[in-house]
Amino acid sequence: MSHADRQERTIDAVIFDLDGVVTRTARLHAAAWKRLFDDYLAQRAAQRGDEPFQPFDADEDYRRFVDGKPRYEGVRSFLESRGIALPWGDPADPPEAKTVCGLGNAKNALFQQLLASGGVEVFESSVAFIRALKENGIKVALVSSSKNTAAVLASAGLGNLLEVRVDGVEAARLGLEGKPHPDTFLEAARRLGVEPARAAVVEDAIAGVAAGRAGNFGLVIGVVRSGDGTEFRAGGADIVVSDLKELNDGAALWARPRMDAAALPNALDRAAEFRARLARKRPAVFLDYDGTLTPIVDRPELAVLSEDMRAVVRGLAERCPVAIVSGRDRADVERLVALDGLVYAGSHGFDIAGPGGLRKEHERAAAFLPALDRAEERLRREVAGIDGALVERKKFAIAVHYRLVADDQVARVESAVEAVAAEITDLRRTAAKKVFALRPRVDWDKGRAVLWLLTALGLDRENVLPLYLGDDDTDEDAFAALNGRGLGILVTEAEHPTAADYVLANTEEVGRFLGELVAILGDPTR
Ligand SMILES: O=P(O)(O)OC[C@H]1O[C@H](O[C@H]2O[C@H](CO)[C@@H](O)[C@H](O)[C@H]2O)[C@H](O)[C@@H](O)[C@@H]1O
Repeated sequence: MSHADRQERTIDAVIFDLDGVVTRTARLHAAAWKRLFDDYLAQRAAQRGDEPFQPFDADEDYRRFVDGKPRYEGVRSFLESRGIALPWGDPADPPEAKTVCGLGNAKNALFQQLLASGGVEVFESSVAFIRALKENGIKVALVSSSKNTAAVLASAGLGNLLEVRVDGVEAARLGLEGKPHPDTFLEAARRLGVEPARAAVVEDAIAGVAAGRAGNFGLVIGVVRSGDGTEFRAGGADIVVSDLKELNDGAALWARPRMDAAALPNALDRAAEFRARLARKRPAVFLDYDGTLTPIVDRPELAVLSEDMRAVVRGLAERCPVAIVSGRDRADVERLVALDGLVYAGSHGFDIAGPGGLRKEHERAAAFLPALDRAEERLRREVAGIDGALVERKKFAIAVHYRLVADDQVARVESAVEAVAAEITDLRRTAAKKVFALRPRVDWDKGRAVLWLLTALGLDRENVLPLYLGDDDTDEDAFAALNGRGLGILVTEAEHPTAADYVLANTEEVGRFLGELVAILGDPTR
């Protein structure tokens, strides 16, 4: 079955893995392991007197020796790394027993205490996605090998979110094989009353992706929070995302299944198609700036428009309406493009100005200025000590860039942004290329701005073909808004779920494509 066949089929249900997909439980596990091993190692050092106490490293030791392994195997593996061999013992051993099972049981008791006291962090975008699916009549279920699933969900306040569950307790009761075997997912599909071919699996582990593939599920979505996802695609994932927000809300995803960019035609190969469409209609062209008109570079101020690109955009603007729709501050993008006669929409469409006195600041935007000022001040303080982190204030948004931040420090940037977003709830957090952003919590985006512009400019007419070119997640809102009304062109060379209709590989191809449009439109004076 081809990927395209699978995309066209309706998905009736989505089955989610828990840890790493819905909850960030790994941190809690790491903390429990650290308490267990630090107590044990400190006692051992004090008793023996011949070896220094060397604590458990909650990042490195966790990742290398215990992450993803069954509990007792994790104990054995870490102790072995320190040259310590304990008797295996018995699963019924009390937590005080100095056996592998005893330490494993102590870890589980600590994990449950942490759950009860601290609670579980939740991936809010995943919860929003699940809610949107449910609102759109898509069935949902949870599959996890954890025997603590019920406690984790209760602690996260998600007890009622996923009513159909096949967890570690159920798997043991029914004698089901764990991932990479598909048994637990198949059982969840059976309980939902859905054919696996009409269900999607969402997983952050290779073994889970393999299980989805082995069970012949209709769609396998890999969640790879850092890394490029190559291994996941090779392992059978149809789509790889770094966060479920990339699929927007479920409504958009399932109402109009997104295609993988790799399956879309290149707009330059379809010049004849554009020529035919534009024989009957005039275009209105909407252009994103970074990554579309200029290549992505290390720092925002280095993204300078080339003279060639400026010339082709000028040529186009002489022939049809052209708008620049950017996440940047409007004044900044106007200065960078430096062409008269264009419409400029900045701050993701919250701030619009154009020829003939066209002006719109979203009617609610100004009310968010105090919150944005406070957030900016907090963010500057929070990331001041992180090398390479850059805070960019736009009138109605704030970007925190981490392109120049060392990989092992990016989580600090993200935590800082999350903390500020948690405190200043008038703002919502979004993410794009190596940047986190805080924007007013208002239902407004580039897509809404484009639709507003079509009306305001009198272009909402049958004989106008809106074209939108963009490279980033924020441009997906515009592609979706123009669905059935215009055409979206995604600038990418990567595999990427998208609502666009065509792709262009890079900014050089964008320049050539805009040149084609200029040629199709012909002499502006005639
Ligand atoms: O909507 P756009 O016009 O594409 O603006 C999106 C963001 O672009 C800029 O950041 C991105 O480009 C930088 C320069 O190439 C790059 O260093 C950064 O990593 C990218 O995220 C801009 O600085 C942001 O304000 C825009 O929101």
